[in-house]
Amino acid sequence: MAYQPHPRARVEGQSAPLSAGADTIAAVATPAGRGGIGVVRVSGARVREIAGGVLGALPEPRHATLADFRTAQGAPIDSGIALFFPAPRSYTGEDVLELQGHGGPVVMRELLRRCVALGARVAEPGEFTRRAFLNDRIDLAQAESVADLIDASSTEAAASAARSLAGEFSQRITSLVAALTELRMHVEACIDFPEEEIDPADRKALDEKLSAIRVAHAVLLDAARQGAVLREGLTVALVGRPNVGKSSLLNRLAGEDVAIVTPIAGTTRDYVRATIELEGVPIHLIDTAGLRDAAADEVERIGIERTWAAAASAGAVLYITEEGEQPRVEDASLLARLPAGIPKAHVFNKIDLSRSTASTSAAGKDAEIHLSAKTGDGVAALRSWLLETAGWRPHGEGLFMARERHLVALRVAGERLASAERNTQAFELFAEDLKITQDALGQITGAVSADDLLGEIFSRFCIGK
Ligand SMILES: Nc1nc2c(c(=O)[nH]1)N(C=O)[C@@H](CNc1ccc(C(=O)N[C@@H](CCC(=O)O)C(=O)O)cc1)CN2
Ligand SMILES: Nc1nc2c(ncn2[C@@H]2O[C@H](COP(=O)(O)OP(=O)(O)OP(=O)(O)O)[C@@H](O)[C@H]2O)c(=O)[nH]1
Ligand SMILES: [K+]
Repeated sequence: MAYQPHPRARVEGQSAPLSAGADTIAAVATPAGRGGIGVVRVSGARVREIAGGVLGALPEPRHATLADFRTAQGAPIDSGIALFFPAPRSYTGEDVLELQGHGGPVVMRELLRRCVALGARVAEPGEFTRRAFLNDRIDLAQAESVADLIDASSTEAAASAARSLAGEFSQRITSLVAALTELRMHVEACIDFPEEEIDPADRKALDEKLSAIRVAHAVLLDAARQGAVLREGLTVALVGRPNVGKSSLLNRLAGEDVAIVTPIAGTTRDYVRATIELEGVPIHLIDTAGLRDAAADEVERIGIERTWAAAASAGAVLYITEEGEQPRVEDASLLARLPAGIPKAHVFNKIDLSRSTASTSAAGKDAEIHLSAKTGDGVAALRSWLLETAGWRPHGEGLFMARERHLVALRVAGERLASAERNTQAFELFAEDLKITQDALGQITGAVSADDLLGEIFSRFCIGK
């Protein structure tokens, strides 16, 4: 999928964004460690000099060129492919050089050092993409989707990030902003006239434009909300004593009998966390069974605290018992520590043992589900409950990988559009509502953006991106 660069509309009265800076930046763009190929990427004004130094000559623009990469003394570091993208036709919009070498950590380190010695500095996380944004190659929503694409944990999540990256989300925002501009002009033209002098046809046109905008906004918010579900998923606290069949159930849910439970790296007590995927929606499971015992040492205590914090902020609880079994006191005390009002499914597992039939009953957000992890009977109901609780709905194409930031902006826009509808008789207020709606939407694409927001967004990228 190709990028469609979005020229950002500059908002009047806003200071021009920071220039990308004269610094030349360099970083290893490929993951750390050994790999078939490794890439050092360089961007900025000194790229031509650096190419001359490392390669002896500037490669033909945008042409994969086999070349020796050499030290200052002329000793070979590697023999690789060099790619030169002259500004502005590059990822960052600046001169870019790629040194695609053999993917060993020493080769990469030496190449990076060589570039630094020739005048580059090591790039900060996200700095290449930040420059692509500042140089108008992509807008802010596209820049964010680059990170979301890299971090995507399912095919569906990757597809919606790719759609945002291709500019579909931004285009929809941009056309909403354009429709708002048109409506604003219309409203501003009416401001100087008393209400009774407004042509009824004009009045009707205004109302129709506003309701078309509200419909388009609602459709977009819905697609964005669904995209956010793919990104965020649902965190589920599991409550249930050992041997009730948690592992069996998780394997069933994920649709495979093999061990699909993948621990999330980086937590002290990895065994209490796992993520499965339903319809592309990540379901993060926290097994509270590990929370019962008094912690032995400091490390374990930290692990347990973290697990509690995660469990306490879970979006749902699965309380698993065996069919016919009496509720356990230990379970009740765990359940009591989870926030009240959190959607809860009581799963009665192993119905095959008592020859019961699968059944489900729901009360509001809660449900009781009788099933067998062993036979799979009734498991579909649990899967549906989890997906519904996550906010997922069956859909076709057309989701966008939206972030919480985007949803907040879209909600503000929605509130202002509702207010505009109440103010259609008061043109000044009406116009003001439309302006605030536009500004909220502009924050999504970065047409309206603050430096600290940019810092926050780009600092979360991986190095070299
Ligand atoms: N080797 C390599 N692979 C890569 C990247 C890269 O930088 N280098 N990318 C980096 O993340 C992604 C591809 N993204 C890119 C986006 C735009 C341009 C670019 O040169 N754009 C110009 C020209 C467009 C054209 O000729 O159609 C432009 O927008 O003006 C390059 C890479 C993924 N794969
Ligand atoms: N008959 C029957 N046996 C089941 C069912 N679900 C799980 N089991 C059995 O119950 C035992 C425990 O299952 P696990 O999935 O390991 O239980 P667990 O809750 O993960 O256990 P811990 O990991 O120790 O917490 C195993 O022997 C399973 O085969 C079921 O639906 N029916
Ligand atoms: K087990």
